[in-house]
Amino acid sequence: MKLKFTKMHGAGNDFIVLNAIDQVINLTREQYRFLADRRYGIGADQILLVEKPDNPEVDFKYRIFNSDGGEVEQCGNGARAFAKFVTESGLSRQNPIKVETRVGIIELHLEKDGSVTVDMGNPVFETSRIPFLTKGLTSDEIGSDTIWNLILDTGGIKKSIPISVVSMGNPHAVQIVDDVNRAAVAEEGPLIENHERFPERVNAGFMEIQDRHSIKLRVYERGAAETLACGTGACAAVVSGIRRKLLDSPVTVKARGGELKIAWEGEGHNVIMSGPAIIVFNGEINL
Ligand SMILES: N[C@@H](CCC[C@H](N)C(=O)O)C(=O)O
Repeated sequence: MKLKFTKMHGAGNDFIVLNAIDQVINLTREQYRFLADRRYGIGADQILLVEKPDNPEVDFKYRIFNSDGGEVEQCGNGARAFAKFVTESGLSRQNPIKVETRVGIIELHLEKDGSVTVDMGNPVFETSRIPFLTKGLTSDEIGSDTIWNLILDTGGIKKSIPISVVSMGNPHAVQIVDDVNRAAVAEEGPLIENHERFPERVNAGFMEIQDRHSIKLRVYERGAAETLACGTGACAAVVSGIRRKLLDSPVTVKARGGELKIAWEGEGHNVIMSGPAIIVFNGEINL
């Protein structure tokens, strides 16, 4: 079976985009893993599937698979890539574009400078909706945020990590570090991702605050390990920084692969994300 694909990235977070409107796509978890494999396949952090919508009020449906083959709810950089893909491939002439995801409808605006702005919806803080199990865990209130003392077992040594938890449709645990380049992302990332208190696993963010309008961020992603940028991770980090009264909207998020702009006016408001979406090449692969 031959599959047409487009390779894209958003601030270095890379994607394989599959048009499931003009070709029949019904892949197994192993096939998604194969496509994402950087040695034996094409290579990507996530695979995005563009489909016809179930809901007649929107233009498309898009689905997201991590490089481990698991389907997930939301992807911020992927949403921008999706908007660029449907426009450049001639599937859409709309602007804004409304798209159905597993966690609801999001709206995407193509900007004149080639960037894409996405209304990412309302952040969710209720721990049961992350989901995050808090029984017996201590916490502190800072501003309007709750900081949980998550206990990590680092090779027999117990370490308490202060984290905020936020859902942007997908789960995030955000911690503040002094120097993001020296943060223990590779060591702590997988321990946080697979911590028993996160029954659906979690994306682990490491944020260095530079000033009230700028942060540096690295994210160890659920199902994809550390990526060069994470859109929903950027939204979660900024929301947590604003709630802790350390940041003011808008905030420039400097990831290793590029910059994103995040705006959030506080509780009850939607998070607005802007950033790049780049087509790298088109191809065909034998499955
Ligand atoms: N890279 C993404 C997030 C992709 C999904 C995430 N790994 C998860 O499992 O929730 C982004 O840009 O938001």
